[in-house]
Amino acid sequence: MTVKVKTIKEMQAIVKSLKTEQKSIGLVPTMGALHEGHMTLMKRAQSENDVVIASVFVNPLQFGPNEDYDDYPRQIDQDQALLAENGIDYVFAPEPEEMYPSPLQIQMTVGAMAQVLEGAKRPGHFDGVVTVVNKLFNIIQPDQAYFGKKDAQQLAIIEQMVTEMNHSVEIVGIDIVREQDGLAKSSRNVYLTETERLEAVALSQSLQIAKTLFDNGERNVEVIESAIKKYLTAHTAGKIDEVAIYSYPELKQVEKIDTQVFISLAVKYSKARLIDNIILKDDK
Ligand SMILES: Nc1ncnc2c1ncn2[C@@H]1O[C@H](COP(=O)(O)OP(=O)(O)OP(=O)(O)O)[C@@H](O)[C@H]1O
Ligand SMILES: CC(C)(CO)[C@@H](O)C(=O)[O-]
Ligand code: BAL
Repeated sequence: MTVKVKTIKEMQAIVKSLKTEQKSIGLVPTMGALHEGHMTLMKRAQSENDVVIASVFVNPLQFGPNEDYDDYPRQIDQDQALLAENGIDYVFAPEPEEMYPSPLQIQMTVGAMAQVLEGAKRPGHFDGVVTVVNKLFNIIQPDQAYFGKKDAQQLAIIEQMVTEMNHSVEIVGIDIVREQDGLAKSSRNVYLTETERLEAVALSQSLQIAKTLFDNGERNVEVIESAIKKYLTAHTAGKIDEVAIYSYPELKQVEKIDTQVFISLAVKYSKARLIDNIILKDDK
């Protein structure tokens, strides 16, 4: 059984008794509409902690005014059933009024790391993410918290927040979980039409082309970016919103690949904006 917890007070009381029993706590923050990607994070959390708490909260602070906050898939009963099937102990699922009873007087802001890539495309997004994750860490006080590399910029920013704000949690990054054809699993994939779903495989395929170029010695950013754009243009009608190569986890622009980097993609379909990425490291 997965116990659903709706209030902060109740969650804090549970955490207090778990701490008294010296149980280690793994936290998996999500926005719900759970899929196998999320469940991979949950399983890893189970293998490393006595108790796992999943949070399901569609955080209004991280959505821009023209984004899909209202439409974002919400299916808490289905999510709770899936969590129960997988033996997850608790789901913390507060309403927005519980997390934000009145407009916040105090909010966190992210510096240069949020001025690029997803942060540049979605102004204020990462301020909203770190604010809610900070609240979740304070409420749940996890020993370990699990985040997917699908949101690689988010993972880097949260690691930085933990360092700068002196949280004692250990952040664990989990590799991207993909559909059989390579499409990164995402709650937003439900927005794709049938044709778009077939074409969306082009994102991961274009990253594989980039990886092959890199493995064959190519280090020029422009050459790799333009190979990706060419592939995407030829294989999907989705509109390219971002193809960029940045150092990872520093998130600085590079001209030549001589450090660990990640290639970040965003492609817009009629209703879905899909992201994907690959981390490339020179082992030589
Ligand atoms: N395919 C995946 N592989 C690995 N981690 C994932 C995957 N999909 C989501 N996650 C991780 O799960 C956590 C919760 O993500 P979230 O609830 O936003 O799901 P999502 O599928 O990424 O949704 P969306 O596509 O709407 O952003 C995040 O840390 C995210 O990186
Ligand atoms: C980390 C998170 C749950 C914060 O709302 C969200 O950004 C997400 O699902 O990746
Ligand atoms: N997984 C990232 C959350 C968002 O797109 O708002």
